[in-house]
Amino acid sequence: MGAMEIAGLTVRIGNRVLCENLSVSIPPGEIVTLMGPSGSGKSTILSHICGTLDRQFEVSGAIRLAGMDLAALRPEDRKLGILFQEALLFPHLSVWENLAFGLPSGISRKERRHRVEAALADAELDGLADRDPATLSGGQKARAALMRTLLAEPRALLLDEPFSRLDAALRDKIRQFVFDHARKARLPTLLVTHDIADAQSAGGPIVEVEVAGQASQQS
Ligand SMILES: Nc1ncnc2c1ncn2[C@@H]1O[C@H](COP(=O)(O)OP(=O)(O)OP(=O)(O)O)[C@@H](O)[C@H]1O
Repeated sequence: MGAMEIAGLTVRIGNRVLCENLSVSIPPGEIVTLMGPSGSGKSTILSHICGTLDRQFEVSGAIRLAGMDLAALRPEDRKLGILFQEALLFPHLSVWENLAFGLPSGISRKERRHRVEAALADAELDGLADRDPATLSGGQKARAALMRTLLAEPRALLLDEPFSRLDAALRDKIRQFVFDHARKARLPTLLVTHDIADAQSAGGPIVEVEVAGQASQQS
């Protein structure tokens, strides 16, 4: 797995600067946290990395993954894993089918079954394979969403406040689970959060993004 680099990223909308000259390097297996108040542009930065940012934003600078400029790849070819506040599981598919959905095409049925079953066991979801995702608890949904994302073999992981809807008791457990898997898979990981406890628990550098502008790598 290669590093993700954000190099001199500036994002503007109209006459507002959302992010100015942001440079961050995320080695494989490291979690960098982007922190900042609401409206400072954190989700906008993630959208730009994914290639889903509206064209009315003006962007300069580069995002590289394993040395390759992501701008050269169509959004659907970037192979990025993303987790949102809501665990976005397909409601019409079972838990098993949700996980299998992430798998790369071209693998045998036997291998599919093996990978999904191993992921279900890893996330302590075995026994829930046939369930409708709506019947899962918040923690089970979060673990299922992570497993589906990892089964797709992403080259980097983007986390957009994925713990903010979880209650305090569950939150610490789930974030350790997500961070441990990100490190184990050697994924460069970018976490967006308001919560200093999330950032501290990620254990990597914290980048502060301020409203209307400046960003700097702190540690
Ligand atoms: N289409 C748009 N036109 C104009 N301004 C926009 C547009 N989309 C977003 N913005 C502005 O860009 C700013 C950054 O939004 P963004 O959602 O990236 O912030 P954020 O730091 O992720 O906030 P939050 O923590 O609340 O999710 C906001 O002030 C928002 O109002």
